[in-house]
Amino acid sequence: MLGQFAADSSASVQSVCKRLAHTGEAACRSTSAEMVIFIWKNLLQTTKERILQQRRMSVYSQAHGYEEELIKKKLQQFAGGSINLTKEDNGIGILTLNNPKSMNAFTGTMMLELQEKVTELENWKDGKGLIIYGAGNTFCSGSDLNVVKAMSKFQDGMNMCMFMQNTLTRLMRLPLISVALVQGKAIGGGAELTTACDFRLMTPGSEIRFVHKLMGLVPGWGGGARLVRIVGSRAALQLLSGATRVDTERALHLGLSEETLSSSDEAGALEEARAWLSQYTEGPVSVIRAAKEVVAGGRELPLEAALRTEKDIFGTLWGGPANLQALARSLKHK
Ligand SMILES: CC[C@@H](C(=O)O)C(=O)SCCNC(=O)CCNC(=O)[C@H](O)C(C)(C)COP(=O)(O)OP(=O)(O)OC[C@H]1O[C@@H](n2cnc3c(N)ncnc32)[C@H](O)[C@@H]1OP(=O)(O)O
Repeated sequence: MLGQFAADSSASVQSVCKRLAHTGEAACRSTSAEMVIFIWKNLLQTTKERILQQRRMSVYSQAHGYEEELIKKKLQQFAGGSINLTKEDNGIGILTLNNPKSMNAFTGTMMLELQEKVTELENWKDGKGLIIYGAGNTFCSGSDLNVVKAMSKFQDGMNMCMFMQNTLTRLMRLPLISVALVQGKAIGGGAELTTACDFRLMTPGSEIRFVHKLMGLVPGWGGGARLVRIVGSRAALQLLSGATRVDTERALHLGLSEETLSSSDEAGALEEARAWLSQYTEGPVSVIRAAKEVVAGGRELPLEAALRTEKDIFGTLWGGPANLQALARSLKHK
């Protein structure tokens, strides 16, 4: 996917130049310096549009037998709970999994609301960071088991799997630095959701557990593939085949968690998570978002495609407002 984007970028240069060559507009009568600026402005816009387009591309489409409208109608039948999003002036979004009576298990409508919130975050141009946490001092206990039982037909299960993989892949690719704040339990699909974030922070006594084996399953929301990339294949195989309870200490040891916070209560833990995240979101929004895009490319693409993507993202910043302001300041970083 993203590799195709990198290959296309050079095509975008030709398309920009072709467009310019044929235009009879002012650009052709202007000085060469203005012409260069006009070309680069076009190129930057084209690059940004391509990066945006690639980030939103789904893993599954009809070509894979995925029926989005069908699964959305089915999920609508299983109501309960909510997914709440607040977008703060400092560029930090707070996404709350809100179904505490069922340990924040995902009902059908919560899965639909998660997709809506990811789309809203994709369109949030001032966003720099995101914290996902669960209401009632616990993270998430995966799919609502009533939904699981009601969706036991093969095609329903596959459509739900592809729906959640599409949604969590887009979440993972957001140009925001994302943190899963794990309090209490992150179980099954809840454990998988933590792997779609760039970082995990845990509170004392909290636990991440891939229980799928105990249900005669393996992860279906993409958590298996992402876990391998986070902790490595050996540890991932142990956690899946052992349905292992991962406490804060083991999570730190595995690199699954960045830090064990000191607060156990919701407000305190959220404040600590904000403080932790703010050390990485300090600075111009364009630069923070670009840093995440470069890492996302490096994480997913073959080397040369990742290098081309990095070059394109670099090009959106070089000589831009943040770069020029920095150059106007002292560049000695003490
Ligand atoms: C691809 C993965 C995806 C899928 O296959 O679709 C899944 O995620 S499948 C679901 C995987 N999750 C689980 O199997 C977790 C099931 N729940 C538990 O193991 C425990 O509830 C807990 C999470 C370890 C917490 O235990 P405890 O602290 O003892 O609380 P309770 O068990 O009493 O739960 C309180 C309350 O919440 C309800 N609950 C909890 N989890 C779910 C759930 N996943 N779906 C629906 N309801 C859930 C539980 O039933 C209790 O409600 P009441 O019985 O009404 O009090």
